[in-house]
Amino acid sequence: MTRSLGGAELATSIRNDASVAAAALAEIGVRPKLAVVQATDDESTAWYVRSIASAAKRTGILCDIVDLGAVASTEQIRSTLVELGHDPDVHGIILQTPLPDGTDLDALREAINPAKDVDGANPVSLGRLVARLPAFAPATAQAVIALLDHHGISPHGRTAAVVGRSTVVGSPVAHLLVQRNATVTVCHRHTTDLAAGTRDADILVVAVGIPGLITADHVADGAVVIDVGTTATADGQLLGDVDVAAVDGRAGALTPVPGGVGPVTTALLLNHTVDAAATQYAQTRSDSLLAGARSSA
Ligand SMILES: Nc1nc(=O)c2c([nH]1)NC[C@@H]1CN(c3ccc(C(=O)N[C@@H](CCC(=O)O)C(=O)O)cc3)C=[N+]21
Repeated sequence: MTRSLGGAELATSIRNDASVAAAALAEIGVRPKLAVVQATDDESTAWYVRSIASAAKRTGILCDIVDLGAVASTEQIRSTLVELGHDPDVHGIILQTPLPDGTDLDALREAINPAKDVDGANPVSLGRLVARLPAFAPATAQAVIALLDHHGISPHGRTAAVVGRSTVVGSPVAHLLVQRNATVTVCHRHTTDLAAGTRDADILVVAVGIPGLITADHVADGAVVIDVGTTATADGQLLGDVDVAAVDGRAGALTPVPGGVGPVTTALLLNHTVDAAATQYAQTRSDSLLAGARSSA
């Protein structure tokens, strides 16, 4: 029997915490606001953006969707990010990937104000994460760890395999698993024998975006499989990277798609936005108190 590791319950509890904190901020006149910048007509991104917007609304967080269109230039996106970084009413910024062909994603990541970098995309955030300093982790990577915790699965002393090495999921999740004392193998598009890298792992995390990539041959008997893939099909279905029928009965546990990592990701992003709003409010207050003290001295 393969146990289903659902994310709905955890997502609800994270959202409840965020909405209590958002209400407390509203009492002192702060309305947490998340800006979502997108420059794509990719359907799975549209799916994600819709779920962010509706979850934000339910949580008492404002959400501005800044859609620059699928032909936006690096410079257009960069100046939008810089502007949002300076806007005192915006507390969190997420830049959706993918971006138009030819845009310089690395340059754009650096244009996100680290204080507002609620999806941990800026190299400053990623560097702090690797250095084990406080930082916003990419919400999806953190959601993987939060789901394991929620279901009582400890990475400590286990072997883990991560398929995918993106800066938004694969790489940070591998680091977080090492920080939780797992022994981690990272596989990616240049791995010649994928199954050899994954089939002995106690915990298998897949974040690639190729539906059905992971079959029974890739999975150890009883392994915990976390499916991060979310590919939207033309007929409106959302597909993970795991061939569910093939691994059923072999995996010990598997996250469903939809209803697994996705809702937890969205909830954590909102949670980060509320945290960012509180931190920025405290910073503004202390700046103005200091300025007042100086001018009267
Ligand atoms: N910078 C960046 N960070 C991302 O994290 C990122 C991104 N770009 N680009 C697009 C992908 C896609 N993605 C999803 C997250 C949650 C759901 C999700 O919540 N799905 C629900 C279903 C949603 C619904 O039913 O409306 C579920 O799995 O149950 C889907 C997709 C994050 N991405």
